[in-house]
Amino acid sequence: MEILTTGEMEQADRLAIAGGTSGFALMLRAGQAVADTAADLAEEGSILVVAGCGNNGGDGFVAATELAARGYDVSVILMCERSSLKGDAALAAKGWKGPVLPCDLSTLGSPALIIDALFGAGLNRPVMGDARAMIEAIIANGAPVLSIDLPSGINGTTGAIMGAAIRATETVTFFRRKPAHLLLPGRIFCGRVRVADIGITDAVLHKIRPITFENIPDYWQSVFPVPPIDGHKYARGHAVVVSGNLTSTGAARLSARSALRMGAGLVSVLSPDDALGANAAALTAVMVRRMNDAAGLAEILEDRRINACVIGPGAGIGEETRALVTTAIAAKRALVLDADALTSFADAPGRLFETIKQSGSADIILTPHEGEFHRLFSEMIEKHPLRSKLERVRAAAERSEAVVLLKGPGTVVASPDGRATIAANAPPWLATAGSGDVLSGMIGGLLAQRVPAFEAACMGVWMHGETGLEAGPGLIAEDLPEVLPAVLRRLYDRFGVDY
Ligand SMILES: NC(=O)C1=CN([C@@H]2O[C@H](COP(=O)(O)OP(=O)(O)OC[C@H]3O[C@@H](n4cnc5c(N)ncnc54)[C@H](OP(=O)(O)O)[C@@H]3O)[C@@H](O)[C@H]2O)[C@@H](O)CC1
Ligand SMILES: [K+]
Repeated sequence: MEILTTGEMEQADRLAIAGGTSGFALMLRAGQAVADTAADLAEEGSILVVAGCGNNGGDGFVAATELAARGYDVSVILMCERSSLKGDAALAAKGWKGPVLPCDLSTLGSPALIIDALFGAGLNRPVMGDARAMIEAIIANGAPVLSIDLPSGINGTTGAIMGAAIRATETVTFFRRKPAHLLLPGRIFCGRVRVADIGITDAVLHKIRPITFENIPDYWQSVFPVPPIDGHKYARGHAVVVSGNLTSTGAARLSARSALRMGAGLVSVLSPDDALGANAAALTAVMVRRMNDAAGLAEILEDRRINACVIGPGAGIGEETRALVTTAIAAKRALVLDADALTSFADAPGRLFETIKQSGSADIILTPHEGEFHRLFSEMIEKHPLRSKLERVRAAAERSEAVVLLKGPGTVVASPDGRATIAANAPPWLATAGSGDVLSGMIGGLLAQRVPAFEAACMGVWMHGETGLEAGPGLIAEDLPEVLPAVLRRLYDRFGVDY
């Protein structure tokens, strides 16, 4: 599903209006959708609508009118003079026949539900003065809150808090989600998000051409790898994972096992001499091969059947790892660079980006967490310190000419061509030691099956989140590859794959 910035949403509104649906008709539908949700949230008791001076407030007036018509005890507080309302909001206020209370914090009372219609997409600066005091009073009131479009105080495009923000129980938005419904901290402030149809047709998207998407199976279903009935293991690719030395081999094994579970036909751990025994003793279906340095890796990669490579988990930081990375890039293998492979370039990230650029490879994925991201892209961050996570990752993909996946709650994946996805399915208990190693392996397993890099990264992130849900609280990283078959089975069922 597409995600629209507030600017793109405005364009959608304009296109719908140009197509013959009036702005007021859109507002009526929006207000109705809010009223429907309000009726679900407050079966009885009074409802207080707090309206701002723009169209978000207009939606609030429509909802108030509709709820009063359904027999609810509704009151409306307006943050400005009624006479200062304009356009559709003024029309909506005309439809409201009840009293309009002035902005007085002492009149909030004890409603069963507060409808937050203060600010939506039009919020363009930090909230101060009366509006801020009202937001704070709504928070202090403690009644459940239904926010219209966005919790007031949350920037729709970045998800940032603009001074102060309402924490909604539920948010009703229109046509498509906005980035703030998925990006933190916005996502937390939205509560449950409902997307209402207000009569804008999908045809407007052909003109808007959105480049941001929810990371959900519909987005990558068309490239989801299903082994053909007449296939063999080599057709499903051969992934290799570089192991660290004797004291840090577990990360590569976790990664390798995840790649195999994801469906790569073969997976090998490439191990230095000192760790061969440890790796061989701990692995069965995953193979082990000796590999001591970049020359050794180059030799192994002469085998064209090896088509995907994971470097980073437990690899060690320094020149040796840098040499392994440049060798793998030069060999033009689909590549996941994680953890130590990224930190090894912290002093000279330009060197990594230049190597990627020269290779012309489109199948390189960088999977940093926030710390590693800062190490690689500090120059860019310092230039634009206030960018949202979405904008930062998109800029990083453009700068590095690689797919960039920034881990954390609400993982963002961006492609150098501008496309980006935001995931919202990962549970908090997924943040545990070794979890990232599993993710890199899952993606490596998808690359081995020739899934294009951007989609492989998106798919890996979503499935990683699902394995976290499947394993549940208390999980450790070892559990994740073990529950991957259950996640895959559900996807097969969802996609209608015969098996
Ligand atoms: N377009 C459509 O057809 C449809 C739109 N719909 C609805 O309209 C909503 C967008 O409406 P909107 O553009 O009127 O802005 P809204 O969020 O009500 O803000 C009002 C004004 O507040 C001001 N302001 C900003 N920041 C401020 C601050 N910190 N402190 C104080 N003031 C501040 C700023 O005006 P300014 O002061 O900059 O002149 C801004 O214009 C959208 O979220 C959806 O609910 C639906 O009905 C479907 C059809
Ligand atoms: K709102």
